Amino acid sequence: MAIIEVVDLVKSYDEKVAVGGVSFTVDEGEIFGILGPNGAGKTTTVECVEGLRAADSGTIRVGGLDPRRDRAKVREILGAQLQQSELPERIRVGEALELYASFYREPADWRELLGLLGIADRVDTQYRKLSGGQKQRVSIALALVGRPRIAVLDELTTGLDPQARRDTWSLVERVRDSGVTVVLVTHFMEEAERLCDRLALIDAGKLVAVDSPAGLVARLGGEQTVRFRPTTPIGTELFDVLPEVSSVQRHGSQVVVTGTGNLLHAVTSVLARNQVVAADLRIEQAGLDDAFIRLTGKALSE
Ligand SMILES: Nc1ncnc2c1ncn2[C@@H]1O[C@H](COP(=O)(O)OP(=O)(O)OP(=O)(O)O)[C@@H](O)[C@H]1O
Repeated sequence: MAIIEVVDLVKSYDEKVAVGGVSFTVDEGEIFGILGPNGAGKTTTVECVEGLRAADSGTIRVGGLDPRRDRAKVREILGAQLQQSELPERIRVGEALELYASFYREPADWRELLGLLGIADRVDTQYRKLSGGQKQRVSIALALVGRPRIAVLDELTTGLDPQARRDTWSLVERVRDSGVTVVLVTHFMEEAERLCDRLALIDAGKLVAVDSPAGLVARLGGEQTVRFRPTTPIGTELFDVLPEVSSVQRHGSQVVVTGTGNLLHAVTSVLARNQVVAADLRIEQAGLDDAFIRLTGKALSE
């Protein structure tokens, strides 16, 4: 069942169209990603959903409520992650949680929340003394302290090192597993692919596609690449004639064969027939980044 509905959302800043008619729904209990390059309109979209910005036109419903007209009620069910700069440097973690908990009638037990997030020992630490990963955990705790049905997390892992990023992903999965719907704004492909049940791809204020990561990749028709280094010379024309193969290239000593179907079997059969041993043989499936390029005509630079 849809917990968020966005229909034909349009939002401009002066002359600049930030969001040019975007529609999607978010189902209860899923991690829904909004993925796109910088300036695509992701933050503007979620700020309209949160009721922080008024749309120029279109309809938004959050748990059946209008986020502008029913702002107080929407705040009860939707927890938004704070931007890092929005907390005073010297506030202690426990004080910040206590303050935010006081905004709600039935807040979560914030000590338990800190425990779940693995920062229970930081209660008395000043915000400015936390590491990047710990600050992110605090911002997640603040988003969850009102026991929201929906948590909106915007650029959650930007600036984190790879380990802290992976830890944060596990946390987000735990939040979802506890029954909270998660809307995740990101420009990291890997994050979107790993975490999201479904994704909205947004580019230049327009919705390009909404699908599961696997569904987006499947639109490429199961394209794969086989790479190897032949230990004795072999002509690329032997692969070119195979029905599974769409292209063959040499990159130095490496041969790169792209195609569909049972590509690996087709390639290794040719190698065996010609008694050529292949070193460093690898197969790669197309990923979300390939799908993004196919759908938008450009790469999502990270
Ligand atoms: N307050 C504002 N005033 C004027 N223009 C704005 C404002 N906020 C955003 N924009 C512009 O609107 C467009 C969409 O911005 P938005 O922040 O929604 O994109 P985004 O996809 O979230 O990008 P990023 O990942 O960089 O935050 C951009 O061209 C941006 O420059």
